[in-house]
Amino acid sequence: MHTVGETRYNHWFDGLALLHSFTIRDGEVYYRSKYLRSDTYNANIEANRIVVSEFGTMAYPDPCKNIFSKAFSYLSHTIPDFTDNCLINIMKCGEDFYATTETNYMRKINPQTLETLEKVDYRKYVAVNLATAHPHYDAAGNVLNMGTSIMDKGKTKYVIFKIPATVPEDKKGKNPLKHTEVFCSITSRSLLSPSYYHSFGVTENYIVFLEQPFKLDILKMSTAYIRGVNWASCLAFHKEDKTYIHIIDQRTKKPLPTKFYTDAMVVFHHVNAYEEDGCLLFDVITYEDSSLYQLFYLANLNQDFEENSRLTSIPTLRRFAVPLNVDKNAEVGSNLIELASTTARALKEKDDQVYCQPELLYEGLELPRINYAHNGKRYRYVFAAEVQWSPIPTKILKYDVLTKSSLKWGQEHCWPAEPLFVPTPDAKDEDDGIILSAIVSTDPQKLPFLLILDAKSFTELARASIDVEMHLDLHGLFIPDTDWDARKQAPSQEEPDGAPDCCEAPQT
Ligand SMILES: CC1=C(/C=C/C(C)=C/C=C/C(C)=C/C=O)C(C)(C)CCC1
Ligand SMILES: [Fe+2]
Repeated sequence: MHTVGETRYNHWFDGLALLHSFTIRDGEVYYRSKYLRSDTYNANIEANRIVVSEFGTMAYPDPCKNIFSKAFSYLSHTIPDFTDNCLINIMKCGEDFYATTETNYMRKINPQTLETLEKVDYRKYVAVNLATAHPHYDAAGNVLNMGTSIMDKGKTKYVIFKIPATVPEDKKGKNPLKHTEVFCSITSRSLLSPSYYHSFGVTENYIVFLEQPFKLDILKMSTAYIRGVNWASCLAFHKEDKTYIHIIDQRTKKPLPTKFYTDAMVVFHHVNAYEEDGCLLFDVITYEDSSLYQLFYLANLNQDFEENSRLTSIPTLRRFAVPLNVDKNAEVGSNLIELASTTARALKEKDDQVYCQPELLYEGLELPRINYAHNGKRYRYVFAAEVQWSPIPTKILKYDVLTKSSLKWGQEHCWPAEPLFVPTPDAKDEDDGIILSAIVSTDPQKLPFLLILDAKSFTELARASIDVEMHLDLHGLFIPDTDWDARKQAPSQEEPDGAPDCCEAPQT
């Protein structure tokens, strides 16, 4: 929802979160959508205008009150109270599901009814002011995530933390979040300008964190309110800086001592990472600048948006290779990577620094997904949305990192969303499964639909058209029946409160 009363958000990432779900049962597809009833949503609806600040919109809650009292409260809390408008992803934590964003708040949801439940403040469990919406899960379902702790006890740190999937027997019924443990912390290179990051990578034994020169300026943030500017203006890309590659050993819970770095770049999505012959390889979608966030200003997403919203750098899949044991005696200038599988290089420099040069794999893709059973391990397939110079995806892509070939699905007037890979039960091959993607149509005559592709051949298996106004979504989660304990989630007593907020009808 981008307008409330007479007020309008500036940026696409500001909109009030709309959850949607497709339930596939007995050969039929049921669709449901519902606004997340965040505190932000409720405050805005009650005031009939935007009263909570978002990424691209600064809001002034009390125009009648003395502006200085609010300004003072913002200044005395260097980090203001952020929004709980959780619009980015869905996370599974123990038996619970949460809508997530990148602030310190999450909202528990009932994934069956899409009702909004408790508001969770990460800060109650771990000292972070920001956290990613892209956690990792291990085979047991434990959550590994990271966040930034700003100027806590005089330090700004990146904190990696673990939330267990289950709690000890004697503590049954307790919230797994209460058992959150800090795994490792890395001190930010700069107290007042920590890096912005949207995701990170894991392998079987390591964690990959990119400290990129796309930074949050904390002083700018603490004065943004009185200066009348948004949070987005407090983020800046420093193209003259380096990108530091931190590799954390999961066994020692410590970063490797070698200083690995590469050129300035912006990464939102890590695709996958794995270990091979003493090296760590990681695949990420890189940009040469931060123009992506600039493009999503609603002023650009208008009639002429094909013209206005041209990316200045194309999202590119690149593979980096990091040597896990750096030979102290290796010659300065020598390449420490001797893998047949990649042309990525890691050049030894003086003072034991290592400069990493990536291999370019594919140009023009975003919203990557993999078969998650291969997360942290050797893998072959990236499923993604194809994007060229405009941030709007036009096709779904299957890219084979081994043969470097690709398969595509696209249709006129169709804008696909993130392609979710769902494995076939008892799958043998990595691509034994299906792809799910919610497709919106730019042709008013054509209904939006849930597309189901065979992940191997990339041919269409089925589609379920739905007669609703559907929106292009961001990230999602497939919840198999086995993960779904209906007894634990009480059925909703709530009445549907009308279109477009909630609708449910069998659609085939
Ligand atoms: C509100 C707020 C933030 C919100 C960021 C958001 C909402 C980012 C969305 C990113 C997406 C959707 C990326 C897709 O690739 C920050 C900058 C963390 C910090 C300041 C307060
Ligand atoms: Fe994302």
